[in-house]
Amino acid sequence: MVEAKALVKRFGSFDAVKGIDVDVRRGEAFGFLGPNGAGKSSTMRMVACVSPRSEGDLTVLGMDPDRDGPRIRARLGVVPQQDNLDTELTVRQNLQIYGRYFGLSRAHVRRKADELMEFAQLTDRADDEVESLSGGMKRRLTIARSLVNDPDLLLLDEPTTGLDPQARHLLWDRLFRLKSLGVTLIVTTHYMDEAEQLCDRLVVMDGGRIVAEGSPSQLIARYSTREVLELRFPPGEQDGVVTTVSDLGDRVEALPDRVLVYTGDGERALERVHGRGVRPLSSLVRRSTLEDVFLRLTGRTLVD
Ligand SMILES: Nc1ncnc2c1ncn2[C@@H]1O[C@H](COP(=O)(O)OP(=O)(O)OP(=O)(O)O)[C@@H](O)[C@H]1O
Repeated sequence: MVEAKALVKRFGSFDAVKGIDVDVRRGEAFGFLGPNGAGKSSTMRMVACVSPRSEGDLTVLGMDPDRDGPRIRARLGVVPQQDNLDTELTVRQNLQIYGRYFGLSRAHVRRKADELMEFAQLTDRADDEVESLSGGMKRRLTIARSLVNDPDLLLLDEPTTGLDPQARHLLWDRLFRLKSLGVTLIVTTHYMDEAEQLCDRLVVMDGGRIVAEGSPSQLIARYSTREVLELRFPPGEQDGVVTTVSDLGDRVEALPDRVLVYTGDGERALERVHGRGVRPLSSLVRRSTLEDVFLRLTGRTLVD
């Protein structure tokens, strides 16, 4: 669906995307995971045919964005980072007007709007102005709107940024549904849980480069351990114990507010810590996540 080779996006003398290779297959949910400024949006905008590439090869739906931009865009759905709905119009009007942009007939657009409101669970808000919707509802409407032309490929730039957990889960549920209907999804996110929930495969980006690629479970198996022991200490005491904890044989990362011990068995690691007379304020054993993968690869956390 999308193939990029040595793809570069340059702004003046700054390379925001520094030669990436990507291959997105039909029917999969593919993710770009990385912190702010990693180059995810710049990549998405090239795929969406709204920003020309600076160097490299790019094929979207088998076509060249430089030559076939309008034909590609007609088969894409795009959910931008910021909702750009018409807030003074109703939910239904937003869908119908957008449908008319694609040259769809009035009758078709009317039917489609009903179907999409059902999909986005907004039927009971059909005649309300967008202004009055919650953030999660607006996001669902933006997604519904992007589906008005029955796209083959849906591009979602940070789909759940700024939403509360319940709204995020409802949105993920809708995206799963789309995937099960065979729509190919490309998602950018800086939330590791979003990437883990949604993506069959993903690339981890940092500073305009791809630093790893695989399924969430492959990445975790390759770059992390089964479990992580998180230790928190009273203010000022952490530095004094890091060397002792590091001596116990597991890989240790000291973050400003906690110490992470990468291990196959968190409870046993905690016993070893206690055995050295180290008494943390609190301890937590959890499974590894993509956040741990990112930390391993870059030495930094995804979200500050
Ligand atoms: N139009 C532009 N002109 C100059 N620099 C830009 C432009 N757009 C993006 N950049 C820079 O390119 C880099 C990558 O930005 P990009 O928006 O692609 O990152 P991102 O991973 O999507 O992050 P975010 O989540 O903040 O959008 C950043 O350093 C950004 O400041």
